[in-house]
Amino acid sequence: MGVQLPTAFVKRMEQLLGDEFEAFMTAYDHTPHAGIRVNTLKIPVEDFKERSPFELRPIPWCATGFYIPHGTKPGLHPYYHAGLYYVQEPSAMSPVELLNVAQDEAVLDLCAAPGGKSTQIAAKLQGSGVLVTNDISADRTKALAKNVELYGVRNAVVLNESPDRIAAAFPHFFDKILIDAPCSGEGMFRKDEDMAKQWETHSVDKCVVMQRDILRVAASMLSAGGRIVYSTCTFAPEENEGMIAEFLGAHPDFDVVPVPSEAGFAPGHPEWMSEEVAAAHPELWGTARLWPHLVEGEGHFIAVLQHQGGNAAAMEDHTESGDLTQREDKNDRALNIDAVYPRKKQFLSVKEALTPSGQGRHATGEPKRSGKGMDGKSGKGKSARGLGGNKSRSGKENVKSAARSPQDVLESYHQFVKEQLEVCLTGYTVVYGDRIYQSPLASHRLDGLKVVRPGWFMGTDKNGRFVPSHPLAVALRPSEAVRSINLSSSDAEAIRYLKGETLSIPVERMALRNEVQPKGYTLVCIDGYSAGWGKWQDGMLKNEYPTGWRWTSV
Ligand SMILES: C[S@@+](CC[C@H](N)C(=O)[O-])C[C@H]1O[C@@H](n2cnc3c(N)ncnc32)[C@H](O)[C@@H]1O
Repeated sequence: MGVQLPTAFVKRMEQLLGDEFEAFMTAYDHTPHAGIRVNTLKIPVEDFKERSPFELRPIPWCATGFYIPHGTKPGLHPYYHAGLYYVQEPSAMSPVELLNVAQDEAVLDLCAAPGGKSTQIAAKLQGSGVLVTNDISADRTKALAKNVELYGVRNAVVLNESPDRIAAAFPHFFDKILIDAPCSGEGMFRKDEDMAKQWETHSVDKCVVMQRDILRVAASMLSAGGRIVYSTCTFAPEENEGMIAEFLGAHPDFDVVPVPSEAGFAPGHPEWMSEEVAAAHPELWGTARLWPHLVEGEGHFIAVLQHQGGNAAAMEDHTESGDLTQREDKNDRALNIDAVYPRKKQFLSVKEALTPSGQGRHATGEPKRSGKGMDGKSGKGKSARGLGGNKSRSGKENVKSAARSPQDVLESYHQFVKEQLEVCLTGYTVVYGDRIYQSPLASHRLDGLKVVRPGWFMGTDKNGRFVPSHPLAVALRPSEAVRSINLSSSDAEAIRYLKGETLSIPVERMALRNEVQPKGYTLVCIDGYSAGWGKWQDGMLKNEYPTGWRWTSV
């Protein structure tokens, strides 16, 4: 066995597993399984299968997930940089599959960094509805935001908040909530030896306190009839069946939806808590345990908690959400500007839909969900916490930009959209200092919260000129930009682009729409999938691939 397991952990597993213990221990003699999940925001699964650079074997519980051979380096392929797949541990793909996300829903991923499951939820939403993705760790939200951007997600709001503060802003708002809880990580010992070393510090008792709090708060954010999926990557019953038993005791309006066993998932073990718990909550047998000796994946626990719906307590705050429908109507008549913020932190949010070729903006651009309060009311001059204000990278005030009003900034953005894109933008345009976002939520929803990204980052106003962002490029389809150029993944050119080099590209290789001039911002694609911007002029493609994202291996 390669992994040094903590003695107390081994003892406990032996006690719990009895006859099965030996089989469980043999799993530690095997190498963990490697997996990728196809990003269907960018490519359909069937198309990816045809062009996959790796041998693929389906993961039984996730239609978009595949095992790849041991030793494969999926991070070292241009397709990784084009966001065509996410490298994910196979068992970790199961919770989102059980969340049953449907298009147009409002989904919260409460403990989301680095974002594996958020990108999976985003693929299920296919750009509709809203994904609020959060992590309490400021440092980890950087990776979360980057992954949301790399995978071309257009409808996500990234927060760095405590569950309590999100709950205050979003009472009974979400149709689906994922709690991929912080846990003692016992299920990952085989894959990540550090987890085994840190086991004492991430003690079960400490994790239970955090999990209890997160679950309690999550229930208050769920809409009537909604669903919570609670998952951990640990074996400790206190963090799994014990936590769900407590939750069900406090929330009789929730049922456990039994997890099907076909994929090799084993039932939960309420009797591991006590015979009393098992007798009080036999439904806990319907939770699932993924064992490394029974499935090709690491250890996980999943509980699917379905709200029964129509319950008066759950609906308590819904009357407030109902009011927002009326505010929406009022707001539609009031120019659709829902917040103008003080100059230092200029923040303007406009509800609109920009149609292809800039045929104007209309008041019809909100997501299809109605009466859920995604849209706006008049702002009160507050600003969202967390986003940088009108500052340059050095942190100094950007004086020239500060002199421009949000309306000016919007104008240069609209001009760019009109001239350079063929895309239908929905939701709210949010101007924050010199940065422009397209948000699925009206800004008042985010008042006072630490917002890492209020939506899809479109670009920056640089002294009256709109500079499109990298996240805008990677979320576009080639047909949505007036200029594009295709590089082949089998040619060194693609890697040279990803390394930041200037390329020589004859005009004949440019795909131009609407009789546009070849000079200007060009969407650079790899085998037809967007990877970033370049600026073409006189046969040269100036590289706009951002430094922090570049291909760094040789
Ligand atoms: C298991 S990891 C999440 C992995 C993630 N779901 C994914 O698929 O990439 C748990 C996360 O919970 C975060 N966390 C811990 N306590 C939290 C809390 N009270 N509220 C929100 N997030 C929390 C941690 O920072 C950590 O990133």
